[in-house]
Formats: sequence, C-alpha cells, structure tokens
Amino acid sequence: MDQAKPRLLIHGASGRMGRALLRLAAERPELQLVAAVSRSGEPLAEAPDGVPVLPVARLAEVPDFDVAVDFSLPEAFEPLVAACRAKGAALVSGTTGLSPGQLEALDEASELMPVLWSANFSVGVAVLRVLVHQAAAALPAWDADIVESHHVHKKDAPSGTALSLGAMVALGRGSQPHYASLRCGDVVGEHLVQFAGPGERLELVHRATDRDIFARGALEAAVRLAGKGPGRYDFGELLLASGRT
Ligand SMILES: NC(=O)C1=CN([C@@H]2O[C@H](COP(=O)(O)OP(=O)(O)OC[C@H]3O[C@@H](n4cnc5c(N)ncnc54)[C@H](OP(=O)(O)O)[C@@H]3O)[C@@H](O)[C@H]2O)C=CC1
Ligand SMILES: O=C(O)C1=N[C@H](C(=O)O)C[C@H](O)C1
Repeated sequence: MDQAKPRLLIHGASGRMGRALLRLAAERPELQLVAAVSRSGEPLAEAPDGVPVLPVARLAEVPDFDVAVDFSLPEAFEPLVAACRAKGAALVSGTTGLSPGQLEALDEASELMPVLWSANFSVGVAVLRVLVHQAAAALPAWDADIVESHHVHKKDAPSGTALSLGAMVALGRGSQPHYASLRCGDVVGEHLVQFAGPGERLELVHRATDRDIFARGALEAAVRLAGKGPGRYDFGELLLASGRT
C-alpha cells in the first residue's frame, strides 16, 4: 500500500451514487481506495480487485482509512461518524434527509475531524447558490418558489439541494420560499428557483443529467479535504476558492 496517499473508504457503496464512486475513484490516483461499505456487504462488480466490500454490521472492522465518502441514508449516519472519529479520518458526506440533530452532530464531530457535508456536489449548484443569494437580496418583495424534480426512488422531499437553495433565499431576503417536489421517472435532479413579481418572473434553473458529476465532485472534495485540520468545510468555498473547477 502507498501510505503517502490518503486512504479512501466509500460508504453506501451499493447505491446509485456508491457504484458511480467505485467506478470513478480510479480517475483519482491521489486517493487509494481501501474499502467499501454497504448495508448488506454483498460483492459489487464495480469494486476493484482486492478492495473488500463489508456489511455495515462490520464497520468497526474496516481497514484504516483517512477519508470516507458517504452517500447512504440517514439511518447509517451515527455509526459512520463514530467510525471516522475512531480512525481519525475526514468525512465527505452527500447524504440528504439528515435530521436537525444529525446536522448538529456534524458540527460537534467537526471539532475533532474535518467534515464536509453538502446537499449537492455539482459545480453548477455551487454557483447557483451564489446567484440565488444575490437574486433574493435584490428581490425581497417578490414571491419565491423552489420546484425540484427527482427519480421515483428518492426517499426525502424536499431534496437537500432545494433546502440549501431555500437557505440562500432566506439569507438574502429574510423569508423562506415555498417548495414543490416531483418524483418522476429517472430524473437525476432538477432545481428551479423562481422569483415572481408584478408582470415578470425570474427563473434560475439547474439540471443534472448524469450523477457522475456528484461523484466526481465528492472525490474532488475528498482530495482537497484529506490532511486538513478539524473543522466544518463548505464544498462551494473549497471548490470555487481556487478558481479551478
Ligand atoms: N449531495 C449530492 O450531491 C447527492 C446526494 N445524494 C444523496 O445520497 C444518498 C444516496 O443516494 P443513492 O445512491 O441514490 O441511494 P441508494 O438507495 O441507491 O443507495 C443507498 C446506499 O446506502 C446503503 N444503506 C442504506 N441503509 C444503510 C444503513 N442503515 N447502513 C449502511 N448503509 C446503508 C445502501 O446499502 P444496501 O444497498 O445494501 O441497502 C446503499 O449502498 C441520498 O441521501 C441522496 O439524496 C444523491 C446524489 C447526489
Ligand atoms: O437523491 C438524489 O438523487 C439527489 N439528491 C440530492 C438532493 O437531495 O438534493 C442531490 C441531487 O439532486 C440528487
């Protein structure tokens, strides 16, 4: 094993995102994939030879790792944070639908380890958040609505991205938008933020057409987060600060 490279754990490996991560981790020679975890631990065709796939019940037995990339479900949250703490590892998580208590627990964990949670790991949404903040500040009296569409398998609503865009609206104008959620077909993820005033409407839209963008964004975050000190890190700041996307 090459100990100079941050050792990567993929958590939620059997899911839509987990399988994309397993496939795309090979694009990041800066990282060394050492293990994958899913609920069942059943073998995965996407896992490279020699990389064990463990069931979550055996999470305590995973080999040492430096950074975990997690796309799973809220019920998997506590054991994963505990495992990262035990290993002294960084956590990159894109799991949505976390409870307010679980989000607070991320703050607490970040006193001991680097933590980056983001509802959306696409470059476009990182920029959209900035634009929504600006538009909301400029249009405080207009109606604000967020419409999100996702595939039928998605469990949480509104989406994490919709809620994070809503937080930008609230930051810009002091009031929350209204939300609408559609679950249809195999839509990867679409978010429309609409400001409506008398006689006109401003629409800001992001459409994801390939979930590989989220996997690549999370792996980029893992590369940038590994080796940093404890703290809460923001995907947009980490990504856009360098001016390189
Ligand atoms: N932030 C972002 O950019 C994005 C976030 N997401 C979010 O990522 C999450 C995963 O999405 P997706 O891949 O589509 O979901 P899937 O349902 O396809 O995958 C979920 C994964 O979590 C595992 N899992 C479920 N329950 C547990 C548990 N109790 N303990 C351990 N592992 C568990 C599943 O294992 P098993 O198969 O064995 O049940 C599976 O590997 C969602 O919250 C989604 O909203 C998705 C895309 C982008
Ligand atoms: O579950 C998904 O698929 C997605 N979830 C994230 C969310 O809840 O915002 C991000 C993306 O839209 C895909």
